[in-house]
Amino acid sequence: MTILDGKKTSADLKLEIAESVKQLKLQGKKTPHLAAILVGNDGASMTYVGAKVKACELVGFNSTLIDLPEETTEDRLLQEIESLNNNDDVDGFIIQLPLPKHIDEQKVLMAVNPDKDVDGFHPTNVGKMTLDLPTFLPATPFGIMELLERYNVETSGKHVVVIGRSHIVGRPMSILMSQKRKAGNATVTVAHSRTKNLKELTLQADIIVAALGIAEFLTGDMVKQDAVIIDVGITRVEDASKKRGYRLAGDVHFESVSKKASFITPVPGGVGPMTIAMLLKNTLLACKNKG
Ligand SMILES: Nc1nc2c(c(=O)[nH]1)N[C@@H](CN(C=O)c1ccc(C(=O)N[C@@H](CCC(=O)O)C(=O)O)cc1)CN2
Repeated sequence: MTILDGKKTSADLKLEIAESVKQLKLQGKKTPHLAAILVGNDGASMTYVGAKVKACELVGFNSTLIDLPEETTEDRLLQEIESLNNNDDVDGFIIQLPLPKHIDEQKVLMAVNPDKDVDGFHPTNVGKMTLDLPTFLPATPFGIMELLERYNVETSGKHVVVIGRSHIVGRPMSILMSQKRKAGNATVTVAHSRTKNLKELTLQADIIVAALGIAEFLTGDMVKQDAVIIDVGITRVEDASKKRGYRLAGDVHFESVSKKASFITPVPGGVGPMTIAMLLKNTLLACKNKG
């Protein structure tokens, strides 16, 4: 069994990105600049945004964090987005999800200039991705594709079962893996909360992408021998014995599933760090696109 090490792979990617930044500087070009909007004080979101800012520092990007209170109105948030759309120094920006319930997520994401949409969530970029045109791919699925490529995991002709149909992970993952690309050419089944006989499907899968958000849902008895397992879930499970008061659990029951898997991503240290590295890659692309 091989661990698909997202921590190491993302560190490699960050070195490559840092080298590109150095080259841009040597050519007298602009330093990439990523901005992030965080609304509210959700602990996990604060951690992720903090990690994004830190990653920018590491590779030599400029970064701006716009930290807004929970009670921020939708109009106020739309004003911030407009201001980032019009700020020529900012190459790309993201709005950390989830947003507080009183804000319409779709309306907000549609307000982002698609050329600065380094999360790849704007309908224009989702459409381009679906048509296999050059665009910003959503960071988590993009990171999974990169991990599969770098570990030479065979995907062509394989049966992939994606569990979860979210706009951020499950849906784009199913599209990318079915396309004619290096870690693609797979036959994809998308399973979700209404799927019947899920275990029958997962037992047929050569590759499983677990992205449903239920801690340790996928157990060893649900996977076939030598399956490739991608765990997208990160749930904070209360654990008084831990310093932080919780432990991180994926959607996969690692102990039982890893005994059968040929390749598996751990949590932490798998898909999560790749998400951040691919956001940097998208920001570098946004900066280069500006010329
Ligand atoms: N605007 C966006 N919002 C959200 C996205 C996104 O891509 N864009 N994805 C997720 C959260 N996410 C990035 O924002 C993210 C999740 C996890 C990690 C990560 O590195 N996890 C570590 C563990 C970190 C911890 O201690 O909790 C790991 O898995 O090793 C990075 C980014 C939802 N929102």
